[in-house]
Amino acid sequence: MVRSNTCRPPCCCGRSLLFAHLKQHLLERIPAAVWTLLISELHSAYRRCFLSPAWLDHRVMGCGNTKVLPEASKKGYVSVVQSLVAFSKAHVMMSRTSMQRREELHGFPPVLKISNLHQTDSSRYSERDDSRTESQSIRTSLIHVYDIKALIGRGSFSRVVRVEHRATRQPFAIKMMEVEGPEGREVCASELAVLQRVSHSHVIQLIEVFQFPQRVYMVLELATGGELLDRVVSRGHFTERDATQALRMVLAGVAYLHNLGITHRDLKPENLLYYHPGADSRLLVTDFGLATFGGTWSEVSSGDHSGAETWSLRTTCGTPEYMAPEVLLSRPYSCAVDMWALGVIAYIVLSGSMPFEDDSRTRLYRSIVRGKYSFHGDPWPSVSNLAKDFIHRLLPLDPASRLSADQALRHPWVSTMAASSSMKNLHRSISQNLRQRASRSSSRCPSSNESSADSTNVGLGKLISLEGNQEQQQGRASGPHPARGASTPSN
Ligand SMILES: Nc1ncnc2c1ncn2[C@@H]1O[C@H](COP(=O)(O)OP(=O)(O)OP(=O)(O)O)[C@@H](O)[C@H]1O
Repeated sequence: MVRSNTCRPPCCCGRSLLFAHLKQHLLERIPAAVWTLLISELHSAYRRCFLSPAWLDHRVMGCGNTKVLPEASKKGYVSVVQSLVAFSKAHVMMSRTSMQRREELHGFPPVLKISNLHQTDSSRYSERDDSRTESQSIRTSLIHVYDIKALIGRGSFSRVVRVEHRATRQPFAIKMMEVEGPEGREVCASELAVLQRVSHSHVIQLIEVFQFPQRVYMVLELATGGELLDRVVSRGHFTERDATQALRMVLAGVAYLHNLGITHRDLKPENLLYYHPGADSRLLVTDFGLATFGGTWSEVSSGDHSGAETWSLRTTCGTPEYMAPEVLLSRPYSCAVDMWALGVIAYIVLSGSMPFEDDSRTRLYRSIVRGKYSFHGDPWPSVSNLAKDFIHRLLPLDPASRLSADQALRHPWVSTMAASSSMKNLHRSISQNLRQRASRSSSRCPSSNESSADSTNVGLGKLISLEGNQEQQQGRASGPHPARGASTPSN
């Protein structure tokens, strides 16, 4: 039987039969308007990806990061790509209506687009000209859609800019992340893996993603209300009731994350942003660069501490002052580490001072693993016992004894919004303590070795050997102390 390339259906040619089938059953059923829409989308996607001159060619990165990062894996670029591929699948699976329904449910501001992925194939770049070509693609794809207004912040691997959507004039934030190095890549992959799955009124919302071989651009809802502690200071009046209002919002966001099996691992006041400057603003949990899946609360409360399956997280990471003792001791840990950090945050919000603080990292870690903190000094004599009880229940050394986020929301101090506490204005002492602390830390050199992640590791090494000796001496069963470095599983 001879197969002709020019034959018309119906005929013997399989390809023609397929076309005939498509035409009859698919093409003719799709209205012309949908085709027009599809073609215009394809056209604008093409323009976004392939036309361009240069934009935002900054080599990013701030200095003086005090965060302890997980060991970067050797997986390389693929980890980001995998996240993004998963992300695009999630996008395809999420219909506009279901997204809108979720927005209504959680009171999100209307967003222009459903979460979206714009991916540029790295194979299109040669090693020599990749940087220039990339910045050209960036200009086309991003600048075409968003008008860049101002730089609003810097992270260790990122810059955050305020942008305006050209068509709708809606403001957004774009977090630009360098993904060339393994650490930036890991942080970006973690952040995307989590952000693509979350949708809650107290968690920052991802809108869309632009991906290039060297940089990833996350379009996020814009939080313009400032950080938690800045607002405490700027209010001029702050009571326990105000503290419970803020903590309730954070707890709601954290309970949502924990119920999804997500552990944030870097909760601190700087990562809690108000959505707008008004008094009724939502407070948002942001910065998911260290977030991970695993260590859910049901696993914690089962009391089975026997193995890595229940206490599945082991990577030592976080911001030193907020790190839970089990993290510092390199023991398997769970989402209870976030509850410890919330205890530290509650302490700071009520007093402007830190429960654990020391210029020496080793001494700081030692006081954390001993759970040594006090309610001495102003304004603690004016703070209710119920508020102190709330903090005590978030800062026990034993993670299984800590309140879960859901339990914390039901603690009488929080659930009654400090109704039985005095309504004393704590503002003066809080801002005084915060000011003192700020001047102390500015007098220290931010790029000193003491504040670097490396020195943190040295401090941890000393601490771990110290605790190991103590445990041996006391004859206690010691938890696993995996060596830091390549052998530490990275979750
Ligand atoms: N969606 C947003 N809206 C407004 N500001 C934001 C938003 N996301 C981040 N920022 C601000 O941008 C700055 C950098 O944020 P980013 O999350 O990149 O850094 P970071 O992770 O806090 O820094 P590091 O990596 O050192 O921990 C912060 O000051 C933060 O307040």
